[in-house]
Amino acid sequence: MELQQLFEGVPYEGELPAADAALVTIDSRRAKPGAVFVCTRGSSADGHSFAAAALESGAALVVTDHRLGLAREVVVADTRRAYALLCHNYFGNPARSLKLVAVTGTNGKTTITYLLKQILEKTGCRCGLIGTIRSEVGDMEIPAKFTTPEAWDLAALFSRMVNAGCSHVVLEASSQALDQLRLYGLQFEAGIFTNLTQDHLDYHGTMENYYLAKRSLFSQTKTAVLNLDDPYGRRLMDEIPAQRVITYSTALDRADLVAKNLELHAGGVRFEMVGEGFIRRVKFPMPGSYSAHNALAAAGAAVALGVDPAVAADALTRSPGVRGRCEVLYSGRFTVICDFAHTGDGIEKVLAGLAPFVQGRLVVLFGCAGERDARKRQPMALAALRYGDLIVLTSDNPRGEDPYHILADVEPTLKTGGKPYLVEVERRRAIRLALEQLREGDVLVLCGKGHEDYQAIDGVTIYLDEHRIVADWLREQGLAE
Ligand SMILES: CC(=O)N[C@H]1[C@@H](OP(=O)(O)OP(=O)(O)OC[C@H]2O[C@@H](n3ccc(=O)[nH]c3=O)[C@H](O)[C@@H]2O)O[C@H](CO)[C@@H](O)[C@@H]1O[C@H](C)C(=O)N[C@@H](C)C(=O)N[C@H](CCC(=O)O)C(=O)O
Ligand SMILES: Nc1ncnc2c1ncn2[C@@H]1O[C@H](COP(=O)(O)OP(=O)(O)OP(=O)(O)O)[C@@H](O)[C@H]1O
Ligand SMILES: N[C@H](CCC[C@H](N)C(=O)O)C(=O)O
Ligand SMILES: [Mg+2]
Repeated sequence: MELQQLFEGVPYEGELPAADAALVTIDSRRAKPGAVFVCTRGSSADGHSFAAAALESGAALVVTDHRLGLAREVVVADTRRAYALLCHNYFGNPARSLKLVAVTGTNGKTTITYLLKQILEKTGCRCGLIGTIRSEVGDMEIPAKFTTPEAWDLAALFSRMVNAGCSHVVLEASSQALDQLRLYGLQFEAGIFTNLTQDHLDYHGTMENYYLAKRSLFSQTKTAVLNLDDPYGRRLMDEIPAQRVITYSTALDRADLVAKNLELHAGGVRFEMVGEGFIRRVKFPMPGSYSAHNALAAAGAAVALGVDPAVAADALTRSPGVRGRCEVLYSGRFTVICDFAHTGDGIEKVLAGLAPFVQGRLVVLFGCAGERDARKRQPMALAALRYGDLIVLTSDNPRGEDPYHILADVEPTLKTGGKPYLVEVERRRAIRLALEQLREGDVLVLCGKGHEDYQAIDGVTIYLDEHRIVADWLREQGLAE
């Protein structure tokens, strides 16, 4: 594509060379002949300092936010914005042919994207999905590097989705992505807000900044689907620009979509989904009142897209659930559940959903990740203490941090909790240790890694799939084939 065409709708100062673009990138290490290198600032480096190197590697052009005096450069007001627009231009703006829905909030995004996809596909349309577990384009599954990809990868995915005949896309909008404008320039038919609780303060610094990053999504949405039971959801209602709003709640009649007569069961929730002019019975197969919120959020967005509430209720009732989200790995004399709870609120919610139905003990295995918000470690331990009868403390993804230091950070909280606990740094061994403790009627919840089939330790990624570890152990015990 000619540079002139690539810059359509992107204001710049300077001369565009008469050349073709073969790639738009913010990483100089990917620069090659035909590349357009866009300089962005990060937490440890300023892309502008790699502009000359990119040209030496053959880049056709560098895009900067101030004059660097280089041979082939143009200046734009905001390089991250320009980067997003250039990426979508390069792929011919495939997003314009798609109805996009974004889900934001601390917890529930992945779950809701899957639920919404399940609902939309019941109406006969093809729906792409982009999120933490992977991207899905028709029958193709593409591994995910980020929850919300950079603009180049997003535009490439949209292009594949259009080619695969998708009419809709549901995607997760992480707070980092919103802050880094990875979604800039996109227009969403609907944006869903789930909740805001403590996470990512290592990145955002304060809850206020974290909230503001989430709020920014709603300047790009036609309909906002908001959780009225969350204080930040109520705040959003007052602060976002005038647009269509659909609210949901399990408690407040004034919400547009209400879960009435909510019944909590061991295997899921039942409620009447009440909206303007309709009441539909929903039997949703994931437990905990938070599951009713997730189901309502997905239904709210579906209704915003014109889906019949009866179809939404039916799809939710038939939902196969979501991998690694309160997923039952074994149910017999005792129960083993694999979940992705990795925040204080997530652990609290999943355990609160299960606790009333546990006949024996609730055994909780968790660890805190390295190079992620260390301030959520104590809330995670407190949530485990609140509901767990026995706790097994282990590692999550330590990444570059010393796993023993992370344990030492968490253990003092467990020590003061008055509940029995075991500590085993190696996660595979810890899972087996937890399984060995199980007695009749006990429920073991493995928190934090859900769908992940790896563990990131000290710069390497090792294979670790909890589904497999549990299956192997059950087989050894003669409890499974
Ligand atoms: C904390 C964070 O979000 N970091 C992102 C950030 O990196 P950074 O700020 O460290 O970048 P930097 O190293 O300072 O470099 C600045 C710029 O110079 C460029 N550069 C750098 C070196 C060089 O030689 N040449 C060069 O061009 C870099 O490509 C970058 O564009 O900008 C990079 C380029 O956009 C991202 O790859 C990187 O994501 C890192 C890998 C990351 O782990 N992000 C995670 C935390 C993240 O975004 N997670 C959320 C999900 C969280 C959730 O679901 O809860 C996600 O959406 O996945
Ligand atoms: N609505 C909710 N409120 C609180 N906790 C929830 C909610 N939904 C799910 N959870 C908990 O959070 C965990 C993660 O859920 P999910 O993967 O759907 O969230 P996410 O927002 O996509 O997370 P991430 O930011 O890591 O991508 C679940 O396994 C569950 O323990
Ligand atoms: N998308 C989230 C996933 C957290 C999962 C947990 N296993 C961890 O490694 O922290 C993050 O990157 O913060
Ligand atoms: Mg997710």
